[in-house]
Amino acid sequence: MKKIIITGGAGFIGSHVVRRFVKNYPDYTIINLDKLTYAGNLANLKDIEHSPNYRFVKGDIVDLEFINNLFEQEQPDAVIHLAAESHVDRSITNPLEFVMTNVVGTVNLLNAAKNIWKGQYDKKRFYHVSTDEVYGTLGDTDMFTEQTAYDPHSPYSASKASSDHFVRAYYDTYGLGTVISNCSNNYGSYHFPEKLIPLAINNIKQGKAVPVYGKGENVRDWLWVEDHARAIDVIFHKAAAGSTYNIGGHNEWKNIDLIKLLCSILDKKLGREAGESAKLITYVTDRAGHDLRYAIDAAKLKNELGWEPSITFEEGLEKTVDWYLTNEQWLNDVTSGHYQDYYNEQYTNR
Ligand SMILES: Cc1cn([C@H]2C[C@H](O)[C@@H](COP(=O)(O)OP(=O)(O)O[C@H]3O[C@H](CO)[C@@H](O)[C@H](O)[C@H]3O)O2)c(=O)[nH]c1=O
Repeated sequence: MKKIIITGGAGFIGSHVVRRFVKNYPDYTIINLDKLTYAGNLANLKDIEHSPNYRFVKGDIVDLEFINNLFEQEQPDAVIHLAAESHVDRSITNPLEFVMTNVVGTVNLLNAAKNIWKGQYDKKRFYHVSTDEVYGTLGDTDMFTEQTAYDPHSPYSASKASSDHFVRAYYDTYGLGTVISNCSNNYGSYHFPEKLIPLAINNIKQGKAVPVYGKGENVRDWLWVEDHARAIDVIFHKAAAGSTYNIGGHNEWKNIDLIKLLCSILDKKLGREAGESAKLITYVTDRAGHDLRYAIDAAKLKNELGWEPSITFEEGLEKTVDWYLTNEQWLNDVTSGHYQDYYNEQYTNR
């Protein structure tokens, strides 16, 4: 019997992790702790919201007193920490918000866990979900391994790198049972349409310009979000304390090629003439400090814990496009802010 606090469970990746744990582990109690920012919304979890092993708590990980009280009261056995500000472009305009949530919020959680788990750190688990962006950028052929030195470039990746360092410091200094995973770009259902894939699908569908930063030559390694959730499940249950795993799709795409592929898929699905959607591609000013290429070597995860991606990119992208086309109301509600207002009225901070 385990009680797990999952932070950021109303977000994109978080909601997939919450769903997986609620469904696969009926003996666990899953507490979803989320602030419900613009990117987190409980409609992502409608299908499991009445499950007997699931509870939602609205709250901000930056609020020290609230977090300490919550941990004292709930006495969780484990934390899976996904709450984060995650959009690189927003971090460029508002770095401090990223420092607060991603760094201060993480340290608050580590401290709260350290306080209630005294004397039993080896039996408890603090799982920190992080990003491959901490490693910086790659040339044409190399890949990120768990040994790659940290070299973050954006305020977002700098804040995630900092939080990773704090998590390791709590293992090295106090022996807290920490684990970290660094994952590549995710795609799939419930992805807020500020990120490349859902934004492109939404804009193509609506006949709006699809912005391509710079020349579109930047490369990202895409992973289906449900495969990421499965990797988190495996690592949570099997990894040794103090360990780190990289997670990736072995699936590199230049942004421009990916956008062209989405245009052609949507041409077919929307009954448009071949090439019509591609006319929406619009080159815009590049992102400042834009990392050229990310690619993950996930051999350690495969060899030690037996995880591999379960579906091809073609299958995953097809499923994803279909999901956005059939969940138009969700798209409208997240982009208009309707869900944010609705759910924030239902819940108040405890
Ligand atoms: C939103 C947008 C993005 N881009 C480019 C920038 C990037 O090279 C690529 C993907 O952009 P984004 O979807 O913002 O994702 P990226 O910056 O790679 O970061 C994502 O992937 C990271 C993992 O690598 C996560 O840690 C981040 O939280 C997540 O946001 O597409 C465009 O060309 N046009 C766009 O409109």
